[in-house]
Amino acid sequence: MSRKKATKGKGPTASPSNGKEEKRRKSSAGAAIQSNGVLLPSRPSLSNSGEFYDISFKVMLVGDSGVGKTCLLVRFKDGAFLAGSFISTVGIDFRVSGIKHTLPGWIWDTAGQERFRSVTHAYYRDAHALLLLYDVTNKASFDNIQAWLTEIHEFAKEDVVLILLGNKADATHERVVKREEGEKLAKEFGVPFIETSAKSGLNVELAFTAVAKELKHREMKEPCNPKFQLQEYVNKEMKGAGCCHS
Ligand SMILES: Nc1nc2c(ncn2[C@@H]2O[C@H](COP(=O)(O)OP(=O)(O)OP(=O)(O)O)[C@@H](O)[C@H]2O)c(=O)[nH]1
Ligand SMILES: [Mg+2]
Repeated sequence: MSRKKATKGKGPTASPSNGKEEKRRKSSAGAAIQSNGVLLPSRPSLSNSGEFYDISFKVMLVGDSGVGKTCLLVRFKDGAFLAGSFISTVGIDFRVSGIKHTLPGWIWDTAGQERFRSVTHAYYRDAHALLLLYDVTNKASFDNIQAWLTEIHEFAKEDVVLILLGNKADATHERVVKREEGEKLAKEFGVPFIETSAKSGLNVELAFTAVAKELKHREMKEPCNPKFQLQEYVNKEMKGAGCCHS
């Protein structure tokens, strides 16, 4: 599962920002579909605690194939675990999070397979936040994190909100990457870190909430407010819940 270093390609016509002239049709989710099959979400507006928001964050899940990106998103959105045989995501997929007031915007699920990489690169540019996953039962997926970070550095916005997630923390017997190793790597790269499980639901809501809080904090642009510390927030919430270090 080793990954070659990304080459900066021209990118497909998949870029969400260059498809305006494309003929579009409506999908069932209310988004536009370009003639090349790429999905473009319309900008959502939703009310939250009586207030009106028109914030449309774009959040992406990235990481090697099989680390659990799709399952994590389904767990967050539907509160369920996608059991059964593994169906690898093709290209790019999106799911609206409008029902979740936690994160007003759109969450994009990407394919981890190398052959779809040029498609996902095209989407990095507009992402406000990235959830980068590895699988604690798969050493190669952990070893590839450095290459993913290089790729993110190359293709994403400089101020993109980033969190590293060690997924499948429920799989105690198959675990090959210790939590401490994840913490060490994250510290080395200055990225917040948390272990999750799409299967048990461990820290899934917390990971998305932490990202949403950071995004909202930035959106408000209140200079007198102290900077929101994502890692501190995550640590505090985990302590409060009396969990979750495996
Ligand atoms: N034990 C355990 N298994 C998980 C967890 N999350 C996902 N899986 C399993 O891992 C496999 C891959 O999950 P997916 O969510 O499809 O992986 P993905 O990252 O979306 O893969 P691509 O779409 O190919 O990039 C599936 O068989 C899931 O059932 C988890 O938290 N714990
Ligand atoms: Mg997938």
